[in-house]
Formats: sequence, C-alpha cells, structure tokens
Amino acid sequence: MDKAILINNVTKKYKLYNNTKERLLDLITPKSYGEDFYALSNVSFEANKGDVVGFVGINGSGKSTLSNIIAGIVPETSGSVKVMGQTALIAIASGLKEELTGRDNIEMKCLMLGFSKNEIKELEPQIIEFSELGKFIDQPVKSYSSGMKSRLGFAISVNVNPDVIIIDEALSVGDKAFAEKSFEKMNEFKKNGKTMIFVSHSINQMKNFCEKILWLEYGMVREYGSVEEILPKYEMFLKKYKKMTKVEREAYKQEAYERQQAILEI
Ligand SMILES: Nc1ncnc2c1ncn2[C@@H]1O[C@H](COP(=O)(O)OP(=O)(O)OP(=O)(O)O)[C@@H](O)[C@H]1O
Repeated sequence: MDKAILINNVTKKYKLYNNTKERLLDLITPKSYGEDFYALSNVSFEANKGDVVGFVGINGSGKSTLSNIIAGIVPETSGSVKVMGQTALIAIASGLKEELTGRDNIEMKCLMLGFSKNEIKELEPQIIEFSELGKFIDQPVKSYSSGMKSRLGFAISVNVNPDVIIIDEALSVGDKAFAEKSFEKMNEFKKNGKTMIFVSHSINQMKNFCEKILWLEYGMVREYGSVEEILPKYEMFLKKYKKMTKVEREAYKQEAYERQQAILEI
C-alpha cells in the first residue's frame, strides 16, 4: 500500500502566558516566561493513499492542531511529518485574506499552489460557480459571513485537484444545501482514490463518510483503527463524559496530563 501521510512522534508545544507583559518579556529573554503547554504529545499515525480518516475528540484534544501541521500551516515542535503530494486544507478560517475580494483570494491561493495565470483564468469560473457567492465574489472577504468564507475556501480547495484534502469543521457553518453539494464532491474524491482527513463533531457524518478514525485525547492518540471498531468506543466514552460532573472532568483531565508528562519524559 502506498503511504500518503506519515506522522511520527509529533509534538506541538505552545507557551501560555499570564499577561501581555510576560509575552513581551519572553521575546526579549526567551524561556524565562510562560508555561509550556503541549497541544500534541508524541502523536504517530499513518494513512494510506485513498484512506478517508476522521479525527475525533472532545474540544481542545488537538484535532485542528494536527490538521494544520499536516497541511503545513503550523510547524511541529518535534517529530516528523511526511505528506505525499499537494495538500488542501478547508477550514472555517483557512488562510483567506480578509482585505482582498473573493476573486483576488482565488487568484492568490492558486498562484501559491503553482498555477499559471492562464490556468487560473480557466479555473476561476468553476470555482466561482461552485461557491455560489454571486456578486459577493468581488466584495472583500471581511464582509462575508462564516458560511460564505467556508464556501469560498471549499470551492477553491476542491477545484484545484489536491492529493490530500483536509476538511476541518468547514461544513458545520454552511447551509444544508451547500453541505450536501460538498459531500457529493467529497464522495467523488473518495471514489477517485484521494486521501482525505475529516474533522467533525458529527458522529453521523463520520459514520457515513470515513473509513478510519483517529481518536485524540488531550493531545495524545487514544485509539486509531477502523470506523466500525473505534466509533462505538468513542460514542460510549462521550455518553460517559457528558454525565461527568465538573470535578470528575477535571480529575479525568488531570489524569490525562499525568500520562502526557510520562510520555514526554520517555
Ligand atoms: N496558538 C496557540 N497558543 C496556545 N495554545 C493553543 C494555540 N492553538 C491551540 N492551542 C491549544 O491547543 C489545544 C488543542 O487545540 P485544537 O484547536 O487543536 O483542538 P481541537 O481538538 O481542534 O478542538 P475543537 O474541537 O474545540 O475545535 C487547545 O487546548 C488549545 O487551546
């Protein structure tokens, strides 16, 4: 099987500051201020070409951080990340320039992906049509609603024919009709053997669309395997988690952070 994504021991460390003064002082004397926070700790997983992998996990478990690292938007602190081919990330805030119009954003993104001016001219009408933005395509993106931004991001990404497509919650803000159209396009990609990563809190979408599930918990891999194996376990966990009191959730988190510390010390 050809590998499409190889993630080996990836860690992402952020610094958390108590106030702006600390943040500024840390720029002058690095390492003196702020507390280390690990959004990802030694995450490893592989996906084959054509796999459709869903990332699940409660809020803050590291799904977007890992998606952004795979897309090359956020650098990893340590570990190795290999992605074969061109990646397209579709997220609610996926690098659109707010001051530029929708049309200028299309051009900019396509240029960044290496398309020539002539190729962009050919692609542009189909991107605009897919986005259904009408006259708004010539308005600055800052005037768009989050659903409109998501439409534009989606329309660009799916029409530039990437090898690896990452969809991070982008379908949660659009309307139902656009989401359905987007799913059709994603199914077409699936049939054509594209590798896809799908981040969503909707268990049904995961069930219908993904083949494998990566379950993240406080920045660590809890489980990775087939949808049939992992999703029922995750659903059971969610039921239990929802019933936990605030104190129980805090204790659960604390226990996870202790495990994280142990992993990081190895
Ligand atoms: N730039 C940053 N600086 C500090 N901490 C960050 C930064 N970006 C993300 N984090 C933290 O990293 C952790 C993982 O965040 P991430 O957005 O990857 O989680 P998620 O699983 O996608 O969450 P959600 O389901 O809420 O979208 C969170 O605790 C978040 O606060």
